[in-house]
Amino acid sequence: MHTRNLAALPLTRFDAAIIDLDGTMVDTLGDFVVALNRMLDELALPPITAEAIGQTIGKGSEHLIRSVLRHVRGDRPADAALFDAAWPRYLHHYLAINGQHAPIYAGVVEGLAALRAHGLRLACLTNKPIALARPLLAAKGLDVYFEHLFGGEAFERKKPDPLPLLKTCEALGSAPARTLMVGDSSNDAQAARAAGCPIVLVSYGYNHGQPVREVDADGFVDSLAELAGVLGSG
Ligand SMILES: O=C(O)COP(=O)(O)O
Ligand SMILES: [Mg+2]
Repeated sequence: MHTRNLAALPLTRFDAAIIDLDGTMVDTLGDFVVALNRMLDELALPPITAEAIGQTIGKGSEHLIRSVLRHVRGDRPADAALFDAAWPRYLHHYLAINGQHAPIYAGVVEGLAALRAHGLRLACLTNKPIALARPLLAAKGLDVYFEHLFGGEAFERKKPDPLPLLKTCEALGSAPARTLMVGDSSNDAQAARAAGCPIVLVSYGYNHGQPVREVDADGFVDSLAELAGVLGSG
């Protein structure tokens, strides 16, 4: 466990936890690479690398598609017609392969089980569209841990806005200060700080191409299984 002040945050004071999906529980980069490149191929546009995609994941599919179209078109933003052509093709191709190139990170099942065993209520909050997030969680057998699952269009604004976290706390019946956010990026951390939720980041996800340890967070873990140690010590 690499912590800043996590010792001051024994999880026994938490009633609930909100867990991010992409880059935190499931390594979805492989799915994004296949779906986006099939979309680009259909639009007769050049392919994009995994590295470029990895820097763009986390702010929802609309942002992702716009960034990818701009990137492969030599920095020319997509007009409405191109975006409207891309969006349904992206969803179609993603749904066809959802989860096939996306392993669960080591320690996720242990970590979720430990949080549940300590009586925390869990919600999954992702910027991914619900149409993709729901079948992905189910395919990975992770849906059983969560009382709530909210996708990118569930609320008026997405993370890094605090609104989705505040609404998820409401759904969980848990005050923000007693609700731990676990994510992989500055997107999650900014939302958590603004909502008043303590925030722990995983060291292995997608942080927009920036070193995750430079993000303002309460602690960092290399595996969700490490959360169990903190729970036990509380
Ligand atoms: O941008 C996405 O589609 C996924 O984002 P997440 O990290 O909030 O799950
Ligand atoms: Mg994420």
